[in-house]
Parts: sequence; structure tokens; C-alpha cells
Amino acid sequence: MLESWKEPFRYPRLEPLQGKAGIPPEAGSASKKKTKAKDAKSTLKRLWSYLIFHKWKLSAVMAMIVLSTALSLLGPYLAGTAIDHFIATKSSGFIPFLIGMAVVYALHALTMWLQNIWMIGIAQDTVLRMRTDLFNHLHRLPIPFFMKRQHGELMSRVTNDIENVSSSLNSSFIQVCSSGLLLVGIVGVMLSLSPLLTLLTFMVIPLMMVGMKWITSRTSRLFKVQQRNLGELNGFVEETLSGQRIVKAFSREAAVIETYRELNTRIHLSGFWAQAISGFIPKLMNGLNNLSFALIAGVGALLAMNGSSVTVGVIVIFAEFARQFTRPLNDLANQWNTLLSAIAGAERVFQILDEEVEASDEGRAGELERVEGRIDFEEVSFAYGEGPLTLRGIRFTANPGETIAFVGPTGAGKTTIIGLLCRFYEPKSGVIKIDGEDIRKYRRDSLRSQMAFVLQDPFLFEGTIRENIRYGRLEATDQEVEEAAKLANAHSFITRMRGGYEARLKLDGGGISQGQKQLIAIARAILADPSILVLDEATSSIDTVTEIKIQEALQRLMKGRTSFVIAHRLNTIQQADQIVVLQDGEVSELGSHAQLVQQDGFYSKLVKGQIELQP
Ligand SMILES: Nc1ncnc2c1ncn2[C@@H]1O[C@H](COP(=O)(O)OP(=O)(O)OP(=O)(O)O)[C@@H](O)[C@H]1O
Repeated sequence: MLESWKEPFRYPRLEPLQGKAGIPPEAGSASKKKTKAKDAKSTLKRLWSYLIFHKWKLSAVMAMIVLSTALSLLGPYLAGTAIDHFIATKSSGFIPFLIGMAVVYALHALTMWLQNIWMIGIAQDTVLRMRTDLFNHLHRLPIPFFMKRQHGELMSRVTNDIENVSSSLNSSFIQVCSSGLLLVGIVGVMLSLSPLLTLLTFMVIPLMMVGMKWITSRTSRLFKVQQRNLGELNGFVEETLSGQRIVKAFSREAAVIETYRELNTRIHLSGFWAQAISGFIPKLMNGLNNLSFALIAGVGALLAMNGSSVTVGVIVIFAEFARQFTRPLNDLANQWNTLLSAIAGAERVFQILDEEVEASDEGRAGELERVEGRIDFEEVSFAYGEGPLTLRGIRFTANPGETIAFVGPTGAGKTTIIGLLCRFYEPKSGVIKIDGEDIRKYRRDSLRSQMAFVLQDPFLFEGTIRENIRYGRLEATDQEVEEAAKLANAHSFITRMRGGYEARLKLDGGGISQGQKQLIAIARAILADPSILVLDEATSSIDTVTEIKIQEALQRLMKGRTSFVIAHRLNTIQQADQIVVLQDGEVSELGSHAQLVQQDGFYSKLVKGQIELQP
């Protein structure tokens, strides 16, 4: 039981499904390069590179730490002096001395407060930078990276792991520095007062060392497991909530609850052991603390009675320092645990930051001006990761303004061709050209800005209908948004809705029908006014009236643009200028409807109804 929750979680119920999708575990370029931040030292170094932005503020914090440490050493020293000086010898001047002590303690509180408040500012700013870097980096990662990771697990890195770093930075940095300094200061004062009593105090140190080593060697691993388990749980919750319909449709509630219970138990166990073992630290320190206190009191009393230089005041100072001496050690041990958990969090963040972004094409690559829209695929072959070739020797030419329909059985490679055209992936061999130039000559964002997409299940963001249409071109005016909606046959249904263009859509278009989502996506594409259009024809059944509206809107949208259509309806295919029949990753037939029906191939069988296109 203990071992199982330490291993990464495997989804037993999903394994066959992953196999079917044919996703190789090593798919994508990012899989091999993720180990840069594997040790605490390099992680701390990288954390430091964030902290160094605030070197002046950090210096001020350090100055306050030095001051507050000196003041906290001064307090017990003054108390001991007061006993020997005023109580034992009944000297005068006790009141001014008391006031002086009060000032020391007040200043101590002030310096502590200042260092805390400044450090909180530094910590918050540091995690702000980390969060920004992480989010920006995530958006520059290639599509294959996202295909092999759960969204919730990634979200956990942006939220939980960063939060962990933040809370540790808030407290640990100061604690570690001030505890270290305090230790040095206490040892110095103690040695100057009584080397023998100092030696006695030190006797507990080896015991502390052994105990702490035993504990932290276990907890550092456990904290890592805990963070990972939390990420897995987040991933699972995100997945099941967004796939709620499917879970319900297939009556998988019980299975999902069971998997959740298992993941939850893993967190429970890893959290329990991490906390339980690290919880030993204060207890151990307390015990050893009491031991050293007893030794000092006993031996100190013997020394005082035998007339050595040790006075009652010195014993009080020592007793206080012995307590203070184990406290910074105790704090160091506690903070060490917090620090380990922060390092585990930071390491997971840096792992993502180390993932290779889409090969940078800035600098050497050019901007694309508005293109005419001629696309050439020249002997293009492609494989996902190290897997077998998904596409082999694809060759076709789309002239400006033409409609190219891709037809073929499921898994033939239609979507993959579109992915290559957008440069989500790079061909293994062959060239793709736009207006006669290799698409690799241009920046990806510049290339993609020439295209618009209307997908089977268009994604709509949480926001108003107007905002969702405007996603096609952010600087479009309200009037342009409405013009686009009119051309997309969406205007009438939008104005009938309560709130009209300002009606708020829930996440992914919750609250409107599939057909209406399609119309909004078409309006968005019309507004973008691209030279190249990618259309993945909807397969879901939409009522006839809406269907006619969609077809009409699409005709308007496709006019004058090079359009690539993954077609599922025969009449869409028939109207295309060229039909590319794909079978098993190869172009098996290419030509117009009239040309292809002449051949006794896949297409003519399709037209004759001998083959059905699977939706
Ligand atoms: N991310 C991926 N990793 C590995 N293999 C993949 C990946 N995506 C798709 N494939 C494989 O590539 C082949 C082509 O898939 P693609 O999605 O291009 O087919 P398609 O013709 O669009 O199919 P459909 O009509 O069902 O959408 C399939 O065998 C599929 O299993």
C-alpha cells in the first residue's frame, strides 16, 4: 500500500483507450528534455535568479535581519546583567536600565516587522514573475506537449506549486538567514562567557544532526510524492468535470468515483506520512532542548557554588541562550522542510519552463503579407513522434480561391494534413509551400494569421457573443462584428436572444445550440477575413433550417478564399474544385468530382453508396 502511492498513478480504466488512439508515450519533441531542474541546488539557483531582481530590497531585509539578530542577543544579555548588577549587588540606576531594555525589545519588534513586510513584497513579486513566465511559456509550447499531459495537472503547476513557492518564500528566507546568524551570535557570546557551559550546550548537536538527517531524508521524497499526487488528482477532477456528459452517458459515475477515491487516498497517505514524519522535528528538538537546559542548570549551579566566575546572571544568560540556540536549529529544521516542499514545487514549475518551445522562428523568419492562397504539398511525409509514418508522399496543389475537399476513412490522415499546414507539427520529409515559398520561411503566428478555422465543435469562450465573434479580429468595431454576424446568418438568432450581442455565454458555448455555435464560429471566421480557410465539417445532426443557414453562410465565407474542407457530406464534396482521397496516409485519388467518378475507385464507390463515410 505504502509503495503504490509513491508511484505515478496509472488509470486502469483508460489504458485500452490510450492504446486505441495510438498515442506513443514518447510522442512529441518535448518528452526527452525535462530534467534540467532535477536537483535542489540548481532549482535554488534558478529561484535565486528571480529573487535577484530585488537586490536592493533584499539587502534592506538582510540589514534588518542582522539588526534584529543583534537585538535579540542583547535582550538576554541585559537580563543576566540586571540580575548580577541590580539584584545581587543592589546598585542604583535600575529604572533607566529597564527603559533601555524596553527600547531594545521594541526595536527588535520593529526590525522584525519591517523585514517581514519587505520580504512578503519580494515573495509576491517573485511568484508573479514565475506565474507569468510559466503561463507565457505554456502558450509557446508545441501541440504535442499538450497531447500527452492532463490539463488539470498543468493547472496544478500554475496554481498549487507556485503557491507553495510563494508561502515558503514569505517565511523561509527570513527564518533561514536569521536562524543562521543567531546561531553564530549565540555561540560567540556563550564562548566569551563560559567555554565549559558552551561545550555542554553543544553536546546535543550531534544528536540533533542525526535525528534531522533521518527525518529530512524521508520527508524530501515524501513532499515530492505529495505534490505529484495532488497534480494527478487535479488532472483527474478537471478531466471528469469537463467530460461530465460522457461520464454520465456511459454510466461511469461509479468507476470515476472509485478512481477519485483511489487518488484521494494516495494524497491522504502521502500527506499523512510527509506531515507525520516532519512533525517529529519539533518534538525531537524540544526534548533535546530540555536536556541541554537541565545540564546547564545543574553544572552551572555546581560551578557557581564552587566559586568559579560563573554567576547566577551567567546561568540565566546561558539558560536563555541554550533555549535560543536550539530554537534557530529547530527553526532551521522546520524551514528546511518547508523549503524542501517549495523546492519540489519550484522544480515542477522549472520542468515546464525547460520544455522546448515551438522551434523559435523569430529573427530569421519573415512576416507574411496577405497571401493569394496557393498551397503546395510536395512529397510530404509525417510521423507522430517516433511512430510509423502517418502520411506518406502527400502531393497536391490548391490554387487561390479553390475549395479542396479531403475525403477518406477515419484515421486516414485528414486532420494531420491540416495540422501540418498550420505548422502544429513539422513534416519528416517534403515541403509545404504557400504562394510558392516554403512555409518554414515564415513565422508561425504570421502563417496562422492568414488562416481561419471553423471546426466541428467550435470552442466558445466564457464571455459575450460579441466578444466571441471579435476573437477573429480583436480590433474590429461593433458594426463590423454585426456585419459579420449578418453574413454568417447569425444576426437574427442573436438579436432574438435576451441581451442580444451582449448575452453572456457560459464556458464552451453552454446555453446555445450546436448549430448556433457553428454560426458564431463562421461569423468569427468572416470577421478574421483570412486568405485560407480550414473547415472541419460538422457531423452532428443539425435541424434542416439551421443546416441550410450554415451552408449558405459557409458559401459566403468560402468565396474567394482557398478552403480546405474535411468533408463528411457528399454535396459539399461534389462542389469542391478538387477532391483529395486519402487512404491509409496516402493520396489514392485526386481530381474533380467528374474526374473521380470516372475511376472505379474509393470515391466512385462512395458516390454509388457502396461505401459510407464514417462520421
Ligand atoms: N497525437 C497523435 N499521436 C499519435 N498518433 C496520432 C495522433 N493523432 C492522430 N494519430 C494517428 O494518425 C492517424 C491519422 O489521424 P488523423 O486524425 O489525421 O485521421 P483523420 O483522417 O482526420 O481521422 P478522422 O476522420 O477520424 O478524424 C491515425 O492512425 C491516428 O491514430
